Amino acid sequence: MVDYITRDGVALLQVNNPPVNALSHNVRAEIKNGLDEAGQDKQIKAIVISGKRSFIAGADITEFKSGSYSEWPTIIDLCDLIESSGKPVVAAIKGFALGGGHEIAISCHYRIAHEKSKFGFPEVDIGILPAAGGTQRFPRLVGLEAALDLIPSGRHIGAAQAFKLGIVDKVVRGDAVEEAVKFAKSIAGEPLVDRRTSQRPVMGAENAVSLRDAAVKLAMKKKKGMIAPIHCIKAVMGSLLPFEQGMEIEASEGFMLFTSGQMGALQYAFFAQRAAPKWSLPCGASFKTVKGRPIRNAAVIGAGTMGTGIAMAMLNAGIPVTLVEQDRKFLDKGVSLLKLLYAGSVSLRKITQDQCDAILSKLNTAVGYKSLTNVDLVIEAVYENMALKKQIFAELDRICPPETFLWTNTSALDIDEIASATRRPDKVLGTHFFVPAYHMKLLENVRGKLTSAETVASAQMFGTRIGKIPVVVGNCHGFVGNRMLHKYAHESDFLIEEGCWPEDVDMVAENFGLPLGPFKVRDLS
Ligand SMILES: CC(C)(COP(=O)(O)OP(=O)(O)OC[C@H]1O[C@@H](n2cnc3c(N)ncnc32)[C@H](O)[C@@H]1OP(=O)(O)O)[C@@H](O)C(=O)NCCC(=O)NCCSC(=O)CC(=O)CCCCCCCCCCCCC(=O)O
Ligand SMILES: NC(=O)C1=CN([C@@H]2O[C@H](COP(=O)(O)OP(=O)(O)OC[C@H]3O[C@@H](n4cnc5c(N)ncnc54)[C@H](O)[C@@H]3O)[C@@H](O)[C@H]2O)C=CC1
Repeated sequence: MVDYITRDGVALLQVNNPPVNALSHNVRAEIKNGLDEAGQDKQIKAIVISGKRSFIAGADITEFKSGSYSEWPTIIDLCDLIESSGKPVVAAIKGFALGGGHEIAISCHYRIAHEKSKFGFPEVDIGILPAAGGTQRFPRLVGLEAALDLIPSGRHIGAAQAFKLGIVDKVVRGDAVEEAVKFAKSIAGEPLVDRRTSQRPVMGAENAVSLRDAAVKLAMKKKKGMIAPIHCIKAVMGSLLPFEQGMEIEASEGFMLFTSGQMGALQYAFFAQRAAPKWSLPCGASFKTVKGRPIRNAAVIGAGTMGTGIAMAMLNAGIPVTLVEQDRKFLDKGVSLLKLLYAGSVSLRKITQDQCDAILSKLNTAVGYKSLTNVDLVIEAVYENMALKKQIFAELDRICPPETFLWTNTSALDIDEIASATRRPDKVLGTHFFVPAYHMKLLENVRGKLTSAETVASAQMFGTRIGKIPVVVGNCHGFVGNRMLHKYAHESDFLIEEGCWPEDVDMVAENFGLPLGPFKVRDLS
């Protein structure tokens, strides 16, 4: 799990624990053994820690449930051992340095990073804090302001920004490991005192109160209902005390999170989100055995609320889209809405005007279906009316090439009945997006009786490509999402009947952490 390689006086400890080099117990034990061996070997003058393929994505999240995260050596022990090593330790970072991986990196005396590497403390999003000294060393490395930005937000940053903040000492284009080995040889024997992060003062301490208040305000706005950001902030503020006292604060703030229900729920969600896109069919086909067909271009029928949102989701992923309407007036309305949404993204600086122009250059429009003779995929998003949908599917079946997928965004109608209007029921499937379709992550891929495994695989691959979490569901009234939403909507309605105002119900749901309350969602739909 950790390869020990010697190179001309340098010991290279290379973590090899696929898929993401998580710091499972065995990995921690082997890193410790490697550090001991390198420390005792007189021929070794410096140590490099790296990861095969990528650096280290943090603690092994499964161990928070099993409890082995706290078995010796913990990540805290490793960080202390690395920092106190008498021989210089250099982190060679490519790919991700996240969470506990980032904590290991900032405990090293130097960091060499590939230009495409990423850094972050995503702990907050799984209900915990960087509990291996991250809340204490990081402010000492980058200052209080940057630490109060990056730890409670969990935001990832790239190598260039990491260099600007002082996280990394050198950014390289070539092989980070080779560069780090070369660098390690060049600094062997130099004093390490000022390279030990825990010994440094925290910059920005004079503005501590205003920085803390701003961080709390932002966390309450951006991470509503979550307790971890506030504990992260309290722990970071502990860095203003001597290191050992700060570590005690980190441990007590961490303890409250490690014993919270939110930690369990968020970590369940982490694994559930990754399990959801995996699928298998009763015939035995699964994501392991069937490859999907890539979508090179697509059409969307209906430029209303959902059609424009679906078109936008595809355009954002670089897929050329033809937006089709029944008449010019509705088409113009849909295209204006799309342009307005993109102009909003430009004014919010989410994209540049050039990017906006490039995206919109991939949008074509049409009235009627005659031009759809060369598309890989059509997604229908017209009114929720079975007769209309069947008529459109029959016509598309006549016009589109036989291999074109014909998918429908119906909220609740029977996929098999829609498919029966075509001669290709194997290529018909429900792609149920949620409003606003360009933003919401969930995509239900509804499998009909005759939908083929290739169609399911293609829809799942398509969902991932456009940035969704695609989930295969069965064909029944309302599928899964809407059956759940119906209960939620009923309870919200009962509250109105009992005398609440819609805005009160929305406020409670939003304070709980939902981005929009149930009545605001209905206004959007
Ligand atoms: C890394 C990623 C960005 C990669 O993304 P991508 O390529 O898209 O792959 P994914 O599909 O996301 O993942 C692939 C595969 O890997 C699995 N996986 C990913 N990350 C982890 C992980 N960290 N652990 C385990 N498994 C992981 C994922 O489930 C997939 O599996 P598959 O579905 O089976 O294929 C992306 O994966 C990502 O963002 N990962 C998460 C990164 C993260 O959150 N890192 C932080 C982890 S938490 C951490 O590091 C904690 C710490 O800093 C401190 C620990 C402190 C320990 C303290 C010692 C204890 C002392 C005692 C305290 C006493 C308290 C008490 O009383 O209890
Ligand atoms: N609005 C929502 O929140 C959600 C809606 N859906 C489903 O998505 C579908 C579309 O819903 P909305 O976008 O809300 O409807 P909408 O009323 O906003 O838009 C429908 C569009 O289809 C166009 N249209 C009608 N007949 C057409 C035809 N023959 N050819 C081309 N265009 C035609 C209309 O002119 C209109 O612009 C429905 O099946 C709905 O159930 C699914 C998820 C969420």
